Amino acid sequence: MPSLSDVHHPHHHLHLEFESVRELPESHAWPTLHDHPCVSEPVPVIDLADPKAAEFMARACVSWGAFQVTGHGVAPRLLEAIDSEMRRLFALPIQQKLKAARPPDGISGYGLVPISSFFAKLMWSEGFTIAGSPLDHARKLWPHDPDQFCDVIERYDQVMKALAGRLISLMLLSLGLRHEELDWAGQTGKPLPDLAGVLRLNSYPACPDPDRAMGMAAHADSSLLTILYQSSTSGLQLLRAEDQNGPTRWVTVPPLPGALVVIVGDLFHILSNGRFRSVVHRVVVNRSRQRVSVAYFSGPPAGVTVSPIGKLVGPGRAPAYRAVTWAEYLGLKRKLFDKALATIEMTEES
Ligand SMILES: C=C1C[C@]23C[C@@]1(O)CC[C@H]2[C@@]12CCC[C@@](C)(C(=O)O1)[C@H]2[C@@H]3C(=O)O
Ligand SMILES: O=C(O)CCC(=O)C(=O)O
Ligand SMILES: [Fe+2]
Repeated sequence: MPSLSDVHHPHHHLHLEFESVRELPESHAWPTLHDHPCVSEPVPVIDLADPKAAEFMARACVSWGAFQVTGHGVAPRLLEAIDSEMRRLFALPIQQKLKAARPPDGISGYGLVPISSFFAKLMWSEGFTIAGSPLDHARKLWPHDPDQFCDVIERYDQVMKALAGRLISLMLLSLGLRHEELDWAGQTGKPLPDLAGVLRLNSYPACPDPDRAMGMAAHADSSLLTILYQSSTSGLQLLRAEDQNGPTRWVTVPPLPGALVVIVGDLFHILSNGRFRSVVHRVVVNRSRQRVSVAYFSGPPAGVTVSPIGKLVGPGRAPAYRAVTWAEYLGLKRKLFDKALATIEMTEES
């Protein structure tokens, strides 16, 4: 009999005390894990110090929708610090973590990923989303010492915000745009506006039956781009469409010490009029090691709309997507999940 934590609180079967589960419960057994073969294939690795970085990024964003980045200047000590804060957080008793539970309609807090509601089975993971100050959460989790967690989160957030700005600029340059040509924010001639960001800490506990469990179901992110630190344990897979190299397949992104994974989100897909592809990805789990990851979702500031860049659409041609704000798009994603992008597509007539 699996030991479910709902014995102690009202959240029915949703939150497992994973470490004490010896056998995969039916609630967490997925029938669809082997829809496509899992292969290894060289995911592009780009050194930001390389003068050709922008050119390589464009190629990777068109063909993969993701790449790994090195030479980014993020201190290894900061990566170690957030890794260790994540482990400290997820090691807390479930009752403690639930004190900082994400409210049903909220963004921030502890719990399942929002897309869980679209699936009949539960995922083998837990997570913590932070939008804005981490202090209220940290006070609930560590009433006597909230500062250590907050300091690391705030430093990480700042560093990621700066890196996201650099990457987005380079990616726009790689599309042949100068900063002055940016009309996506409706502010032609102005520099990149202050970007918004959301952090999500993920934990995938060691799993007694990894072949039947799903760490995180296949999805695309709604951000402009996501910067992911996956530490040292593999599990992240990118969906690669059928091409001359093989059929539709899952490609594992191998952890590379010190590297960060950059994932193209739906808003960059929209911005680039589909040239850069938002990539579907998922996470598989393993039998022996807990895996932690931290995703930084970077998007336009509140209230700013994103729409296809005029220069990329070309004169006399219609843009493929209508303008949306991040908040509006997140709402669509929450309601429609993988159908969200299609609903803002523009047909020739419209
Ligand atoms: C800003 C956000 C993006 C996200 C929803 C969220 O509020 C925080 C979690 C993010 C995440 C991570 C896993 C997949 C995803 C689709 C989900 O359900 O939660 C993404 C959301 C997104 O990119 O739309
Ligand atoms: O844990 C990972 O490697 C990926 C997590 C992810 O896709 C997400 O948080 O959106
Ligand atoms: Fe993701």
